Amino acid sequence: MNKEAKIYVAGHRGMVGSAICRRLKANGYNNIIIRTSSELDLRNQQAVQEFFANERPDYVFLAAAKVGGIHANNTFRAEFLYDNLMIEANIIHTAYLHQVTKLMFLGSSCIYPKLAPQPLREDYLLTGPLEQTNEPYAIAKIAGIKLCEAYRDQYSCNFISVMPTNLYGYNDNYDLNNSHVLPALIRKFHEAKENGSNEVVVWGTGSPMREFLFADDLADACLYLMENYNERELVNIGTGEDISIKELALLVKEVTGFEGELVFDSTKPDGTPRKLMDVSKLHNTGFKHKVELREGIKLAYEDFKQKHTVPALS
Ligand SMILES: NC(=O)C1=CN([C@@H]2O[C@H](COP(=O)(O)OP(=O)(O)OC[C@H]3O[C@@H](n4cnc5c(N)ncnc54)[C@H](OP(=O)(O)O)[C@@H]3O)[C@@H](O)[C@H]2O)C=CC1
Ligand SMILES: C[C@H]1O[C@H](OP(=O)(O)OP(=O)(O)OC[C@H]2O[C@@H](n3cnc4c(=O)[nH]c(N)nc43)[C@H](O)[C@@H]2O)[C@@H](O)[C@@H](O)C1=O
Repeated sequence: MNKEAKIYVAGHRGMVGSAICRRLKANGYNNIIIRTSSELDLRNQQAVQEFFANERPDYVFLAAAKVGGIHANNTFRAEFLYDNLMIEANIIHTAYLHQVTKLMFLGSSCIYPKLAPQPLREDYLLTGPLEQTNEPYAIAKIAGIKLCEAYRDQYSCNFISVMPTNLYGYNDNYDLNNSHVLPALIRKFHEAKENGSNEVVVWGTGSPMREFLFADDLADACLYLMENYNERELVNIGTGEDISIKELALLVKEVTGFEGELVFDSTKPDGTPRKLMDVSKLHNTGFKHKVELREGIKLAYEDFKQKHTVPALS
C-alpha cells in the first residue's frame, strides 16, 4: 500500500479496528477513512454504495461486525446472522463495484467444526458440524469467506480472508453479558477485589481450551498480510498456544491481585471444547506475534482501569 492510498477501516471504533488504525498511523499511512455506525449503518446497501462512490477507497479492512462472547452469540442469534451477513455482503459487493485494489475480510476461529482435529488447519473448513452456541455468527463468517472467494473467481477481485483466534487488548468490550471471556474475567476479578468479595464466578466447567492473541499483534498481522498475501486461501492468525479457562482465570486472578476463590457455574455453556489454530501458514510468511499472554493481560488490565474505574473522590 503506498502511503497516500485511501484506506477504509470499517469498524474503526472497535477493538480490532482501532488497533488497525493505530498501526496504520504508526506506519505513516495518513489517508484513513472512517465512519461510525451512526454515520454509516453498513447494513444499509444504498448508504454503503453512496459512501464508496463519494470516498472511493483503494484498500478496505473489513473489521466491522456484530461481535460478542458465547452468551451474546447464543442469545442474539438472529442479529449475529443478519447483521454480519448484511455488513459483509454490502461492503464486499460494493468494493467490487468500485474496483477496490484490495480488501481484507476478518472471519473468526469459530468457523471450524466443533470437534475438528487440533490444531485447526485452514482446510478443515466445512468438514463437520459447527458449535451450536455461535452457529449463526459462524455461518455469517463462512458466507463472508465464500463471498471473497467467489468475487475473486468471477471478477478477479483481490479479496483475502483472515481468521483471527480469540482476541483481547485495548478498547475491548467489558460488558459482563456480551463480552468475551478474558475482558469479562478482568472486570470480575477487579471489581471483586475492589468490593471485598471473596469469590468470582467463572462460567462453565473451566475445562475448555482457548487461544488468545493481543489485538495489536493482530493489527500487525493484518497490515503485514495486506501488504504481502494475495492468495484465495484462508490464513489463520493466532499464537499457536492455548490455555484452559481455569488456568486463564488463575492467571487473571494473579494479575489483578484478587485473593478470593473461583466458583464455576456449570449452568453456563462451555462452547467449543478447544479451537487451537494451526498458524504454520502465517509463520511461513515470516510473521509471528510479540505479546505473550501474561504481559498482554497486564496491558489490558491497565487499559481497563484507566477507562472503566471511577477515580476515588479526592
Ligand atoms: N474480539 C474477538 O475476540 C474476535 C473478533 N473477530 C473479528 O474481528 C472483527 C472486529 O472485532 P472487534 O473489534 O472485537 O469488535 P467490536 O465489537 O469491538 O467492534 C465492532 C465494530 O463494528 C462496528 N459495527 C457493528 N455493526 C455495525 C453496523 N451495522 N454498521 C457499521 N458499523 C458497525 C462497530 O461500530 P461502532 O462502534 O461505530 O458502533 C464497532 O466499531 C470482527 O469482524 C470480528 O468478527 C474475530 C475473532 C475474535
Ligand atoms: C472469538 C470467539 O468468541 C466466542 O466464542 P468463545 O470463545 O466460546 O466465547 P467466550 O470468550 O465468551 O467464552 C469462552 C469460554 O470462556 C468461558 N467463560 C468463563 N467465564 C466467562 C465469562 O465471564 N464470560 C464469558 N463470555 N465467557 C466465560 C465460557 O463459558 C467459554 O467456555 C464466539 O464469539 C465465537 O464465535 C468466537 O469467534
